Amino acid sequence: MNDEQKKEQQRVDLVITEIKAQQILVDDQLNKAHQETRAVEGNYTDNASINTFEIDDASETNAEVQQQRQLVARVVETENILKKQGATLKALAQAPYFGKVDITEAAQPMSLYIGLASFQDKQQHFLVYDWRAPIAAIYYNGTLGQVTYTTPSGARTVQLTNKRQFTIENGQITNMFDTDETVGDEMLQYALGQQSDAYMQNIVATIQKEQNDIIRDTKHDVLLVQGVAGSGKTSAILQRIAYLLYHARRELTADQIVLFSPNRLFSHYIADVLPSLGERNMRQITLAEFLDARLEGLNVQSLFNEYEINQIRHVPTALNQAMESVKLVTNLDAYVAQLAPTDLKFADIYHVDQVIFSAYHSRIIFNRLSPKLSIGERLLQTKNTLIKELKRKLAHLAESAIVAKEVNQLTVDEYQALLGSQSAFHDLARQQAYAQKQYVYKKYQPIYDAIYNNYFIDIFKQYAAFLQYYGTQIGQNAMLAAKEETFLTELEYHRIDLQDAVPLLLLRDMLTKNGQNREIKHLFIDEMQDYSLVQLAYLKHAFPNAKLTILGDMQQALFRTSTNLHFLAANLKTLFKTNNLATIVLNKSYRSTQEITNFGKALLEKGAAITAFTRHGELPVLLRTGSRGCLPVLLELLQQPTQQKTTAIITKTQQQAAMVSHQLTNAKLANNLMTATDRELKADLVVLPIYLAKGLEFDRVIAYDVSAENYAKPTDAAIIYTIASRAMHELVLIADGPVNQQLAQIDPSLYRKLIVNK
Ligand SMILES: Nc1ncnc2c1ncn2[C@@H]1O[C@H](COP(=O)(O)OP(=O)(O)OP(=O)(O)O)[C@@H](O)[C@H]1O
Repeated sequence: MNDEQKKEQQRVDLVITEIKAQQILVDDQLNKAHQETRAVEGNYTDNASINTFEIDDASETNAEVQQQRQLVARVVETENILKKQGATLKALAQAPYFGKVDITEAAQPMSLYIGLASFQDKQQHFLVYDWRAPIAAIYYNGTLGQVTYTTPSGARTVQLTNKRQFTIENGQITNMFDTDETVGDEMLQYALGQQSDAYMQNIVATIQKEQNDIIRDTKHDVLLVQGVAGSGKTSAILQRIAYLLYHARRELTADQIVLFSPNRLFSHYIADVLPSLGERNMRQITLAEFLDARLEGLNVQSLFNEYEINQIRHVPTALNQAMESVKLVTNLDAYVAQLAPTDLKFADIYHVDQVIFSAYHSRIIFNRLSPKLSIGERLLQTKNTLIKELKRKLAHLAESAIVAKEVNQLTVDEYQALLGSQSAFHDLARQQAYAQKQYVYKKYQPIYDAIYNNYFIDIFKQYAAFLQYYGTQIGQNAMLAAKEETFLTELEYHRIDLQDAVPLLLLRDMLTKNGQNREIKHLFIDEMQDYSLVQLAYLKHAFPNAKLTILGDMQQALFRTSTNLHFLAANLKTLFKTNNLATIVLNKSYRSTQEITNFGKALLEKGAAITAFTRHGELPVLLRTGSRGCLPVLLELLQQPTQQKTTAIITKTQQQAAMVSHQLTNAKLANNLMTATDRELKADLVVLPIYLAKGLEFDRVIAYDVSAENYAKPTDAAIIYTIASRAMHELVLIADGPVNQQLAQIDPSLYRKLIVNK
């Protein structure tokens, strides 16, 4: 250890001593807070379940319950804050910081240390600055010399005289070096050389400049990021969320941020990053889950299912284009604008088998409203009238003899459940009336929900009518008539194609001025290449107040033919009606070794821009089998010892994955087959189709059957590229017979080819 390192270690020791002293204080406060929470909770008689149908006067006036609730919420919050402080201190006690900048400002030199969170001593001196603090931007962006950083009160310029990086483990500096680079290679080498983990790690110590631009952008309404495989898009999303939460602590909470992720495995994989940065996770959802929730009762086709079907069925390109382009959105707008009231399709509202509100009745209400109002406004008023009518009907029904009889037949528990928190009535007649009212409300809640959700409009018929309109508008009557027929047939089986789900929802929302969540302030869409423009338009519509960060890689287009960034940016400006859109391109790939990245990029027609981070490993291996097929070769490979911790066998389809997994199990090789419903990678050897491996990474990847037969289409090379780019350290490809055409054409020096089982 040289003198400089000794000096730095002394400082680390000092800071850790301070941290430990504060840990003792926080632990003590936490103990006290915990006791208080338990005492308050003990007093709290839990009962106040609030009726969503109509908040009863009685429960509204129950001030005591409200007060108790607030008290519980307050003590729980105090405890949570202390827990969070405790967790932060624990992390800092292991590694208080990872970076240092020496700066001079107004002839005053100073050294600032950057870590996971800020830490101050008793005199309020900053011993560590949070990596998100304005001054920390220098660490990520600045090269030595004059540097400027942004603060809430404007730009400040200082002289950066030195930049130092540390690796600190268990309180000991294990590595330390000075650099003029933004964040130098050595630390990154170390970070990237690690074995893969079940959870993604945070990258705050080694954020690269261009990633930092994404993380710290607060200027734009839409940030569009095209980043090659492994360039840190997902990492950028997560550190950006942490950054935004830190900077808008008062206005923004994690619940106001939504991330659309590609699948459930991915959601689990990234679940630890924000907690490791001391922040709560944002909301996460897949497009399929989002659509399912909005089209209750229908089986919405998933993207995966669409992909699997497209492997065997030919869908006309013209239809795909018509259903996924901006044209569809503009035509939906035009359709709604020109709709005459007589074009509206109303529906009966049923309870069990009985029509409660007929389509005819709803139409009458609608027709009575002033034609000067827009259709959306008239539908809203129709809805309100129906709700009022329902309430009147129910009030009347609640007093009927038949309901009195039904309530009297309830068990004691059922009756008590109706009374809920209102069990202390002085007057029996009032109690009975209350119970009867609750009873009918509960029974007819589905009707209320149906009206609330606009089921008095037959949105399916309306959408079918739109398809006809659209066919005429784009001169494709026959094609759209065929589409309409498939749509109606699927509907009979309670199914809806993904291609129809989104325009149908858009139509519903446009007509009823509904379906918008105004609370969400930031929307993140990962794997943007998997979304059609119509779907992106719908998400923007669903979250009108959200700023958007849209990231992906056009080259990893599994589900649709890829577009280019400029085309996408131009269309998004039109669709989102904004010019405040910035595009950022990330061309450096960090995940894989240089050998794997160079091999992967050679598969792409437009791969030239991809640059590999310099971390070396073995050349990828292509195993060409003879007549025995891929499986015996795969088995032999898996039986050989390996240094890699995790191995993924990645196939093109779920069916292939199931077959491979089954055969491995027969051969007594423990493995885990992943399906779309799985949330967690459970073993070190997994078998999965490529679309479930999106966003994930493994130490070793085995691409199963990259033959010309299995990967026959010219666009299939993108699938092999996506598979290859999941590998961090080792890549093996197996092909039975001639290999995929693009693969056959790449420079043979980029991989080792072995012919086995001749
Ligand atoms: N600045 C960095 N420091 C350390 N590791 C990094 C950095 N940037 C990226 N990585 C690592 O590189 C890998 C790929 O990152 P990430 O998954 O965020 O990329 P991506 O662009 O979303 O990839 P893909 O599109 O292929 O799924 C991860 O292991 C991540 O931790």
